[in-house]
Amino acid sequence: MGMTIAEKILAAHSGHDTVVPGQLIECSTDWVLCHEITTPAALRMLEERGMDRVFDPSRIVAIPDHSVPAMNIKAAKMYQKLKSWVQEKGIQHFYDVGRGGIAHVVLENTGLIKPGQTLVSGDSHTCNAGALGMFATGVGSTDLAGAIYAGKVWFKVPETMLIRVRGEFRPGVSPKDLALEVIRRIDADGANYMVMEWVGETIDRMDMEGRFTLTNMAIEAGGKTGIVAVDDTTRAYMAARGVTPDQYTEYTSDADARFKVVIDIDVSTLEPTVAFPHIPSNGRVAGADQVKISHAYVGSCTNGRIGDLREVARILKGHTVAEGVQMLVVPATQAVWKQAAQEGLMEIFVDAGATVSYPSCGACLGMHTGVLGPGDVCVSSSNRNFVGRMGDPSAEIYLASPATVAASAIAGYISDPREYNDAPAAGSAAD
Ligand SMILES: CC(C)[C@H](C(=O)O)[C@@H](O)C(=O)O
Ligand code: SF4
Repeated sequence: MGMTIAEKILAAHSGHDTVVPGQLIECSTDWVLCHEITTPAALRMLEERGMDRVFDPSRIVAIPDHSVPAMNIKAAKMYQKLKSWVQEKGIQHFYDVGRGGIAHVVLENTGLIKPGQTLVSGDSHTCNAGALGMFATGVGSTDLAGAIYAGKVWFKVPETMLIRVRGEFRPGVSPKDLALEVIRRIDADGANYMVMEWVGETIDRMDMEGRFTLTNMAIEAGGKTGIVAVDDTTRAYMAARGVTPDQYTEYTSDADARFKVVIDIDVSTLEPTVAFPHIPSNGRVAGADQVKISHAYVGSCTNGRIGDLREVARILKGHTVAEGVQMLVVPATQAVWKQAAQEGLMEIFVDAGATVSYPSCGACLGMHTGVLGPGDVCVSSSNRNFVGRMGDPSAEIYLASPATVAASAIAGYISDPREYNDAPAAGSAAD
């Protein structure tokens, strides 16, 4: 019996020639990502047991992102805890506030994490990095503590779900719509503890940003992680970050690998999709129902990248955000912020009446920046629309692509972005 990409990576990291789903393994972690929300608890656990050490300071990446810049004293203390640990242990890769942004998006761009490697973090969207052909997953605080201490984690080898994607996206339809459609089809627990491996001609043609959006949302279907095999697009992406193929291992799933579930999807008939409250699997066609909004949010580790901001600017240019709607644009990282500024996108957002904020998770999980009040209705490019996610429990969140968020902000209600299909690229991309 052949193996899947994930099984091959896990075998290579646990000293086995082969592994099978269900097998318990002790897996070595190439990388541990630490942010200021879950790391302090793991560190306390280690300190209380006299196990206060790190397995390898060059293999830990620390990026504060959720409650930064701190909005209250508690947040300031969590940041301080992460930072003092970084200094004390000599953690080599620290992307401090002002030098980083949303951890998953910062990390994917560093050239540190590579195909064939393993990554864990105390954050559920760690699956994001699977687009690089690596095994990346979120773990709880105890496992995080173990990973920091020993560079090892216990896993039950997951089953793999194969998602075969064919067809060409129609203009105005994007990988986010595909992610929402697949989650709608299989349900919010449809990929429970499975690896979601994305293959097919559509994925082959997709850029890295689109692939990150897909793997990022694996957890919203209950997946252990998402993964995409390495191809020329991945190699070019790594090369642009100074990483050559001799520095990483490429794995592909064998022809006779065992997939627990196989899904086929043709995106050529896919429509802009919106996940209605309060679960990401509640997808419907954008604009089919009249939903008046009070807020529009573009950002997060799912859709706060430069390509997302370009798409939003393309639609917003020459328009204004509807009266009564607050639009918030949060570039995922400092680098995205700078790029957007250089391309003239910031001016387009401001002219349209949108607020642009510093890179952070704040708005995505209702911690700070644009917290929703009672009865507010937000269309969001993020990944979760649970009750109370962005603020008051009575607020509603509709998940959509950046294009749908932009079109909706202009209209004041959830709209189909395809009415802007003729709008040309904006900013310097238009030159
Ligand atoms: C705060 C953090 C632990 C959490 C996660 O694990 O996903 C957050 O990033 C989220 O998206 O809800
Ligand atoms: S951007 Fe949102 S989903 Fe992503 S890590 Fe931050 S809080 Fe979690």
